[in-house]
Amino acid sequence: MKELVHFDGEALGHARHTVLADLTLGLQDGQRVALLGPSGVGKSTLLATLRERLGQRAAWCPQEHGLVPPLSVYHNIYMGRLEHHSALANLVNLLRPRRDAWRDIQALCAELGLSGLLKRPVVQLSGGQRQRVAIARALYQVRDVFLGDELVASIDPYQARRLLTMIQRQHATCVIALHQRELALTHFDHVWGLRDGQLILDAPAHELTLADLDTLYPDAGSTDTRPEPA
Ligand SMILES: Nc1ncnc2c1ncn2[C@@H]1O[C@H](COP(=O)(O)OP(=O)(O)OP(=O)(O)O)[C@@H](O)[C@H]1O
Repeated sequence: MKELVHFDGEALGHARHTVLADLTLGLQDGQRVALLGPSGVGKSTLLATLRERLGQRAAWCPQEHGLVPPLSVYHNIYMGRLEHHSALANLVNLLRPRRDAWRDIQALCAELGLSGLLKRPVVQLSGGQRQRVAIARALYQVRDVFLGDELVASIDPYQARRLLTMIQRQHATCVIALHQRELALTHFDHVWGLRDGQLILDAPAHELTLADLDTLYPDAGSTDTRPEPA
């Protein structure tokens, strides 16, 4: 299998602050990776570095969405392909949407449960709707690899499964940070697990159990206050 990105004992971080030390890791073409680990461990840092390495090959759906709230759903999704058109064409599209783009975005919105919202400013949407607009914009980019940061965080479990399936239908390769351990085992073929500045899990999903994933979270189990069975 072709390796798309390789880290060989590298340190990733911000300025002089190392977040992940001595990282050795490979992203294979066709691999669907769930990226897990407690808050602040470095999932976004790793995704940002993958994005830098993959450049134009990667569609990107960031945690904070990066949407422009006063603009419509249509215009926010259209931004996924701004570089496909001239500056003038993009400017005209702001006032008068392109017919072909409108049709494509309408179809995408229908699949994502956003029908009828194309003209609505993003500022008027719910958190879950905004999240789906961000996913739509990334899907509209049509790239080889999908990188997503907690993109199903504010979406109900049924929709989360649907969205992951949709993303994976369009992208053979993806790396998605998430906190839902069950989804990691059911919708991905590989898991990267981070803890305490290290990659401590790098294994096929079918070899892992929920208990293995619990080891990533220092507080796992501590909230279970039920008495031991007699
Ligand atoms: N731009 C930045 N400059 C300096 N430090 C940063 C920056 N972004 C993140 N950090 C720090 O890097 C560490 C890892 O952050 P990161 O966002 O990668 O974690 P995460 O696993 O994605 O967290 P979460 O699950 O909460 O989104 C944290 O200690 C964070 O404070």
